[in-house]
Amino acid sequence: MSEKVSVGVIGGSGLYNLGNLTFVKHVNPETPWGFPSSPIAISSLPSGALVAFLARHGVDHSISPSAIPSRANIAALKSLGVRTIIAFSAVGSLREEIAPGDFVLPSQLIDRTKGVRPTTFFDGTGLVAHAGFSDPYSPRLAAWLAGAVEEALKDEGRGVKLWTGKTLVVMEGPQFSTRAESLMYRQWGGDLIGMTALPEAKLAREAEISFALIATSTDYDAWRPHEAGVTAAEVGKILKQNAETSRHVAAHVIERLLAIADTDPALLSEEAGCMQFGFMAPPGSHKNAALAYILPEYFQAP
Ligand SMILES: CSC[C@H]1O[C@H](OP(=O)(O)O)[C@H](O)[C@@H]1O
Ligand SMILES: Nc1ncnc2[nH]cnc12
Repeated sequence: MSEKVSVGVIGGSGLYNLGNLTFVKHVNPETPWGFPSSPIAISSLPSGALVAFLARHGVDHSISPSAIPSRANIAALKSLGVRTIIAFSAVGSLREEIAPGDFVLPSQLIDRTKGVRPTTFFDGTGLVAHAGFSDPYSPRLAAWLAGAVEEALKDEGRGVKLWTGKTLVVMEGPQFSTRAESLMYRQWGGDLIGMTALPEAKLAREAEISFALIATSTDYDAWRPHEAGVTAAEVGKILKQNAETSRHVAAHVIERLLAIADTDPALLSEEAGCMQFGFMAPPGSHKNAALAYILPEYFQAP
């Protein structure tokens, strides 16, 4: 592809395409961590700018949360030139006020995955790196998105509500939580629960890609007394409506983001340089093909 694509979208359950944009082509880069979950669809916005879309579970939803090739997904997007990713995820609500159908920009994560997902690009490279992750979502991008998503939801006119600054618990799955676990997550301060937000956000940070998550609520999980627990059937009912709103939000927000980036390019590359002091040995002396693929800013192939 001649023109670089600077913004990527990752779609979750229910969101398998950005069919509201003009499809240009598919690309399927093989990365040092294998192929991404699905070929990446490049589409153009009304302004002509290009966007890369990747379906996290595959376009036929064949990949379970524990088996998502997140390293390949992030690396493939970076190889296209992507500097900012806006990801979507279907989540359960742990709070009465966050109703199914609401949209949420989480600001914090609690990791309840079980260690079966590779969480770093540095494993097996002989180099140790520690990325800062106290704010898992790029703060400047997230603050800007709050206004932009609110505006997109108003423009859509369905009355979808937006929440910000919430805490998302990431569990292993694929089974949903027990009632006791759901109640415990509330006590921990969790507001939402999902299965895919990690390690995706950690890997984006290691790759110096700005990253924000738009969570779309589908159910109340299992904490409400006297209510039936969550089932896939219940979640499925609301996925289609959430996906339609997500497509509208993605198009609206990315068009605005790219327009602003013309005069304020830093908004797109907020994480550029964030790994600079994260390496426990000087990166310049370390030659590694995989690291040269994901972080050509610091590494060369042997
Ligand atoms: C179908 S409900 C459970 C499933 O949906 C969410 O996926 P994603 O985050 O990719 O939208 C959740 O994390 C589970 O993978
Ligand atoms: N209740 C729930 N628990 C975990 N992941 C989810 N994704 C959507 N609803 C969920």
